[in-house]
Amino acid sequence: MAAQSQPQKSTYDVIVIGAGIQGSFTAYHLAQRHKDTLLLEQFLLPHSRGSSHGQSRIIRSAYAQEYYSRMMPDSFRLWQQLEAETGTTLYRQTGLVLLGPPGEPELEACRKNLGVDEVLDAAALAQRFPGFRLQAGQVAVLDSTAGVLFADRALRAVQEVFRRHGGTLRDGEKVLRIEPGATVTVTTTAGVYKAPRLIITAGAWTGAFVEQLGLHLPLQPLRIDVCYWREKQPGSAGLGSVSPCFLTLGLSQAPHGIYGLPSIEYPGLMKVCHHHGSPIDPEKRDQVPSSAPRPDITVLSSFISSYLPGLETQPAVMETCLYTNTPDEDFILDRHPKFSNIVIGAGFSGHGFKLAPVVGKLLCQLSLGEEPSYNMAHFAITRFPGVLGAAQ
Ligand SMILES: Cc1cc2nc3c(=O)[nH]c(=O)nc-3n(C[C@H](O)[C@H](O)[C@H](O)COP(=O)(O)OP(=O)(O)OC[C@H]3O[C@@H](n4cnc5c(N)ncnc54)[C@H](O)[C@@H]3O)c2cc1C
Ligand SMILES: O=C(O)[C@@H]1CCCCN1
Repeated sequence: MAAQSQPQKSTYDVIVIGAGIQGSFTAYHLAQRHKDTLLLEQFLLPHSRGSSHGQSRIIRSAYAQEYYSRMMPDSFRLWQQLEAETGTTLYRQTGLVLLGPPGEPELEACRKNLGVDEVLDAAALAQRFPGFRLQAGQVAVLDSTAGVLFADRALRAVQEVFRRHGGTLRDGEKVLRIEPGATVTVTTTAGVYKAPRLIITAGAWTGAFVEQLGLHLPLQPLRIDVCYWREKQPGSAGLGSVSPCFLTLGLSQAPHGIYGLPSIEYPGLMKVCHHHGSPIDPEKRDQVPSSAPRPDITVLSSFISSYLPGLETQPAVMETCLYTNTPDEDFILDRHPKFSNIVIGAGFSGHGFKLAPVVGKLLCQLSLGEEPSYNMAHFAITRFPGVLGAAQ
């Protein structure tokens, strides 16, 4: 007997656009608060076209800005809660060393916010973590809380709990149009939905997407080369799965920073990347010719030969990912200045994964009209002039 097709439900309490880690955690909090939530994703899940794919991300308490480091205990607690809810391991504590010149202001601010007194010199670092070679006079600060989040697994877990709490996730469905109003109408490639509240977490697509709402956000998508480097002698580089993550600050050869994670996902291969990339339109990212120059690889090769001599100096595996940067590299977490029932979460500037549980909570609070748990001044849309263009 042919199954009778159910008419598609079209009205929800809240609609969330974009099922990366930020939209998924936002939807998770809403569903846990018993809000009937629709989460829309343009691609079939899982996908590797945005910013949340791949196997690993750094989580650390070390932040120069106190307003991020203050959120980290909450974030660690919420990650643990997700682990318990799904019975999966999402985090491995490895520690992280911050490397840089002594007295470098960001390094000092991180050390202060961590409450750490100890600074390791080159000899002390090499003794503790034999794979690393600091240059003369440079120092390292250890964040022992830090580690690796298993990113793909985390995204799956948060979406699973969202669904378990009654949430609806529709993938392969791109949002084409938004009509603001007391009830917001959302038109996708497959249907029309309505809700009194909308949240936009569309990653690198956000800037172009919110233009239809008269909003000009200074968001710059960047294409990032994600590189893995092979140990010269398998197992001998001292950079295996028990070594720490690292992050450089204030190195003249890489002012944006270089970071690395131990060989966890691919045995014998360490992930070392430049915290920077080339401006890109997310719709055209695959049109970059493979012969295009790769300045980031040059920076990384030179760094590896000095600081990580146990690794080969050409990458063994290369993947790509997208950052969406704001001019100050702080997030945007705010209501639309004209349509207060539309909330935007964007501009995570290459450091948003670890904080996604807290970002999701804040976007949920903003959407429900509640007092956010943290001071939101650093994340306000109005810190940027001219966002409403001539209509302002
Ligand atoms: C190489 C790399 C390394 C990183 N390392 C770290 C790290 O170590 N630690 C850390 O904390 N953070 C890190 N980050 C940052 C972190 O991964 C991002 O901040 C985070 O993934 C951003 O998530 P998002 O949900 O905003 O974006 P996305 O994951 O891109 O999600 C947005 C989603 O919206 C969908 N979408 C867009 N438009 C539409 C539409 N019209 N209709 C429907 N769906 C739509 C997209 O398809 C996408 O799935 C890193 C990022 C990269 C790229
Ligand atoms: O958020 C982080 O911890 C890292 C720092 C280095 C760049 C990538 N993101």
